Amino acid sequence: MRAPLVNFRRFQVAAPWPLVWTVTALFLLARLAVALVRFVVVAVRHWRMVLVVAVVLVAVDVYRSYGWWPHLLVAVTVAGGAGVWWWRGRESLHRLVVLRLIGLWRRWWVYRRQWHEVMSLCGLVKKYDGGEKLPVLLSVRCTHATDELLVRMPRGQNPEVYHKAARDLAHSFGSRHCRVRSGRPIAPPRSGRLAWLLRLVDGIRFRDRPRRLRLVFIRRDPLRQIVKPWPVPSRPDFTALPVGMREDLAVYALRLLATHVLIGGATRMGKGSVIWSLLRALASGIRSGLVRVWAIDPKGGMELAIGRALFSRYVDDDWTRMADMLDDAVARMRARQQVLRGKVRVHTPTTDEPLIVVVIDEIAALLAFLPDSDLRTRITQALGLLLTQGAGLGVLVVAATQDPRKEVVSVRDFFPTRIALGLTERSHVDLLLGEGARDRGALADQIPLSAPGVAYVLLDGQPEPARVRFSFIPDDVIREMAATFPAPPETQPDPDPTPARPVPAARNGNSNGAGGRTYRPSPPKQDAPLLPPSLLNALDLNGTRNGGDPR
Ligand SMILES: Nc1ncnc2c1ncn2[C@@H]1O[C@H](COP(=O)(O)OP(=O)(O)OP(=O)(O)O)[C@@H](O)[C@H]1O
Repeated sequence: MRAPLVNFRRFQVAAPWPLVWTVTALFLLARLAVALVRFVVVAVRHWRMVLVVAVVLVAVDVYRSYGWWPHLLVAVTVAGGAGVWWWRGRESLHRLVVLRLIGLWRRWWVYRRQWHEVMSLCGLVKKYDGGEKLPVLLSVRCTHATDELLVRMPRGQNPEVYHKAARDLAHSFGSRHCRVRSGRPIAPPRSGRLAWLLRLVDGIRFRDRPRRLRLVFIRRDPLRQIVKPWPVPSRPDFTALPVGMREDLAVYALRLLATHVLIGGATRMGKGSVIWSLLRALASGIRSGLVRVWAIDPKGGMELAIGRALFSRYVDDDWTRMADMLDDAVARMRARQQVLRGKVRVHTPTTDEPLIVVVIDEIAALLAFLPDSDLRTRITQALGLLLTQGAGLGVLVVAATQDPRKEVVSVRDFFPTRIALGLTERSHVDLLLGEGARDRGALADQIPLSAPGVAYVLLDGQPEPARVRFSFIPDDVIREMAATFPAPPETQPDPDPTPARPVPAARNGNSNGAGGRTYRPSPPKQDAPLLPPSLLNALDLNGTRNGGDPR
């Protein structure tokens, strides 16, 4: 047979048969190898389906050989085993079997079946080269309350598109809420002998994949029910204080390490429950003296007086004493600054140098509505100093307000941690949680009056706000807490034991009109910390309200 002619550029070359066969064989081998790899990838990805198919084939074979009775035996054994498992460890049965089966079912019936249609109608499909590029549904994981969908975005999209479509997606898949989580997955902490190996695996499993995001559909809203108080931890972990519950039924743990907390919420929306939940989580530290709570209740003790024994210092009736307390906190902070300077950057609480938490129930009463302008200025300055320098020195401020506008809470921007309970105004959400927080799903203005204690918060590593509900601590539990975890008497001497001498306020910039000290930024004392310019603008040095930007 003549050798075949092969086109090479403009020439026709005669190719010998052995060469043609070799090239063809290599080509077929390469195709076979690719097909095999693809088969293995699909089998690994859908290993559950492979398992089901294998079981069905074996079952059919067994039926042909032995009839029904082996199946009956297996069914009775499985049912018995499941019964014993349910009896001994219901939680693990749910987690490992029931929720996985529900996940498989919902993936196929609810999500896969309608995926193309919903993605198209919600505007998440991209057109390219005459075809369509859909988001890819990679997995569905169910918890008792949520369905968590892992999705790979098509090229040309970012999570912002999904934030905008979140409500459409929720209603399309028959849910009320859809949360978009686009943060990097966080690997669990590992310990033990094999920790190094697990960390290596986690490094691959939890690597950053910016094209992936999670859509969390709330199937059953667990936050409609009141959250019971968590047990008091035997030693408070300041990085994770249990204070409430998240939508996915996980414990919501607040990080109170080197941060100040601002709680915003309309009246009767549960600001008190945030404060009491936090105090409950700190209670054992309060009893041991590791934590000192200094409380200010400008509402005449209506909120905090009931737990008086928990507080090392407490004022609810005298504005001047409130200002004095804040000045003392500043003095304590500056004393610490002298000791710690050049040694550590973050203070570690001990019983000798405890964590001081200044709790203020209604901060707007001190900053905006206090009639005495001198006292107001003095309080604003003390708070400004605490907020700008106290976090690393273990002097923290936890304050609640009904109105987060800057003209009311001039020091708002110095609170790194914010909590948005039910708010009256749409615009207040972004003021509290940061620009764009409402667009990313923090609908705090839509929290109904019937849901006090429900709030939006920012979790570590997640750009999208999460919805949580704080534990409700009834009055009798607060009384019991106060009786069981009373604060020991203060051992630290008063930082400024000199008796207060009244100095006329108008003529002396460093007095407050009531004998207390005022940290006036100008003229600066030697070593005195200066206020940042943004706070200087917010101060009401002339006794008139700051009429600047209300944001
Ligand atoms: N976490 C919660 N779970 C359920 N109900 C709560 C919760 N927190 C508060 N409540 C209910 O809401 C009512 C008002 O709560 P709370 O006094 O804490 O609100 P507030 O925002 O501090 O009000 P105010 O602005 O008057 O100080 C409480 O009496 C309680 O019945």
